[in-house]
Parts: sequence; structure tokens; C-alpha cells
Amino acid sequence: MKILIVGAGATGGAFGARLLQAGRDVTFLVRKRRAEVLRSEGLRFRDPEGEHQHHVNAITAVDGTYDLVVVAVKAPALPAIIEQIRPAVHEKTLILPLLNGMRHIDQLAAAYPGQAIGGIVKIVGTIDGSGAVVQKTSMSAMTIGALDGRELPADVQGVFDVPGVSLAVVDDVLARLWEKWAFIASAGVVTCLFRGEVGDIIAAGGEALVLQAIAEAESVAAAAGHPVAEESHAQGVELLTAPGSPFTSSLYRDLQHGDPQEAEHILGDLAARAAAYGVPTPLLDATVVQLRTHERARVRQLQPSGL
Ligand SMILES: NC(=O)C1=CN([C@@H]2O[C@H](COP(=O)(O)OP(=O)(O)OC[C@H]3O[C@@H](n4cnc5c(N)ncnc54)[C@H](OP(=O)(O)O)[C@@H]3O)[C@@H](O)[C@H]2O)C=CC1
Ligand SMILES: CC(C)(CO)C(=O)C(=O)O
Repeated sequence: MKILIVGAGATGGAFGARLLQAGRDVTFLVRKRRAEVLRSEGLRFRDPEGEHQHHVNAITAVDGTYDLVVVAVKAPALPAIIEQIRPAVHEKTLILPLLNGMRHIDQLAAAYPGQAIGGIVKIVGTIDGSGAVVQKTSMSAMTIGALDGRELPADVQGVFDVPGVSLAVVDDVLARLWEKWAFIASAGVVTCLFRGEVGDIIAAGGEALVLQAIAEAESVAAAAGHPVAEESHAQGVELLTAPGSPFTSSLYRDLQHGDPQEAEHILGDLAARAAAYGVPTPLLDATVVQLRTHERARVRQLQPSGL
């Protein structure tokens, strides 16, 4: 099975490295600078157990068709990627996005009817200053499934059944996507609104507001027909109210670097759906306005002054 991974960042790089370790036929579609690094140094991947280096096939334009296209970019890159991957897609190709949120599923399903499948990854990943992909904790889990609940072909199910990945193949992937989205949005709301780590927010007296943020996001999921299961709710509450916890969201980490790239995808889209369902989400709405305000100032600063 020929696999194309689009993006060799935190998620694409980490799950791609697991596939390479297992001998899968993987090609990375990346931009020029990343291609140069990958071609000269290979893919360097570090997890809590050590560092590995893999020779990789890195391309900057699609060179033929693939059986599975894994989309591992952040949301703003998606519209361009949807067109870029077109030559890679034959009639049986499946497209597996690893993004948080939900709008990308609608976008991919519209562009490639019947070919997008659902994917959720749980990993705390990043790229360090040297270009190495770093998996910061031992968590490395993936959940996949067909959007219409049908069974995925066995060869696709087997792709990520490799050492280092805890794989679940499910028949309710939409519900799982909503569950993850509700969690990641709640985490984004509290860490971006209160600008800090969970432990500090709790120490500052924020627990009731954290619980409210979770309730808001979960109310939207329920209104969409995907109520969050009790077990996931309890896990979310535990993670976001743990005293002393250094947990933050990727949205907040991006905000610290100045650029919360997925604010609209993860929070703006959820707020828009809440409004459409008539579900009140005041903390979510406040966070969206706060991040949009930040974004306007960021973009203004990038413009040449005096023009
Ligand atoms: N990081 C994490 O721990 C987790 C992330 N997620 C989700 O996974 C998704 C991907 O995030 P993540 O992997 O962290 O993001 P990263 O920013 O680490 O990686 C994305 C990569 O996409 C590349 N890229 C952007 N545009 C293009 C393009 N046109 N062609 C090819 N490559 C491109 C970027 O390359 P370049 O170097 O050229 O900019 C970058 O390396 C997000 O939706 C995120 O929310 C989910 C769970 C955990
Ligand atoms: C919460 C976490 C780390 C789980 O994978 C995540 O998805 C993110 O921060 O984007």
C-alpha cells in the first residue's frame, strides 16, 4: 500500500516515523525548506525512549497516485492541500486527516465524496529548534473509522497497526471526533482565556469556569447529535481541573508563539455551530473575540508601517 503523508510536522512526522520503523511504503509531501532538511538529515524522531533517524522519500509536488493520503497539516493549510493532493487520488484512494476539529471533515468529504475517512490522534508532539520531531510523552494513539460507519478495508486498518501506535478502529468515528473536539475546544477556551497552565488556573480559583467551558462545548456536541460519553467527560474534567497540572492546549502554545493558527477551526467553528443551534456559549464566544482581537493586531504588526 502506497502511503502519502502531507506535512512532516508534529503529527505527520511522529506517526510517519512509526510507519517507517515498521517498514511501510511512505512518502512525505512537504514544502521546499522541510524537503531540504528531510533529504539532507532524514526524519529525526525522538520519543521518551530515544531518538531514531529515518531516510525518507520527500517530495514537494505529487508524483503519482497513492492508496492512502494522510493529511497532517494545520487547518489554514487545508484549502491549498485539498487541491494539491488531487493528482495523488485515484478512485479507491482513502484520505485520512489527523486534524483536530470537524470542519476539515466536511471540506474533504465535499472535495472527495466517499473517500475521506475519520481520524483522531492523541499525542503531545512538536518540532524542536533543530527540526527533529518530538513526541513528548508516551501517549501515541490513533482512532480511525469510516464516516458512514461501514467497515474500513482490512489493508487500511492494518497500516497503523504498528509498534508505538495504540490503534483503535471504530464504527462511530464522528462521535469520537466530536468528543475530541469538545475536549480540545474546552482546553483551548480555558488556557487561552486565562492564559496559562491548568494547575495555575485551578490555583487561581478557575475550577467553576473550567467546568462551565466543558459544559458549553459538550452542549454543542449534544445539540449536533453527538453527546459526549460519560467516560470521556470524566477524563476531560480530570485533565482540565488537576491541581498542579502543567497541561496546556496546542492553541495556547501557538498563542504563546504569537500565532494561534487553528483558533477559527477549533473555536470559531464551534461558536458558529453553537449559535446555529441556539446553544449559549459565553466563555467560548469571549475566547473567540479575544483571539480575533489578537489576530487583528498581529496581522497589523506584520504590515509595513507608514503605508
Ligand atoms: N501537535 C500535537 O500534539 C497534536 C496536533 N493535533 C492536530 O494535528 C493537526 C496538525 O498539527 P501538527 O502536526 O501539530 O502541526 P505542525 O505545525 O507541527 O505540522 C504541520 C506541518 O504541515 C506543513 N505544511 C503546511 N502547509 C503545507 C503544504 N502546503 N504542503 C506540505 N506541508 C505543509 C508544515 O510545514 P512547514 O515546515 O513547511 O511549515 C508543518 O510542518 C492540527 O489540526 C492539530 O490540531 C492533534 C493532536 C495532537
Ligand atoms: C490534547 C492533545 C495534546 C491530545 O492529543 C491535543 O490534541 C492538542 O493539544 O492538540
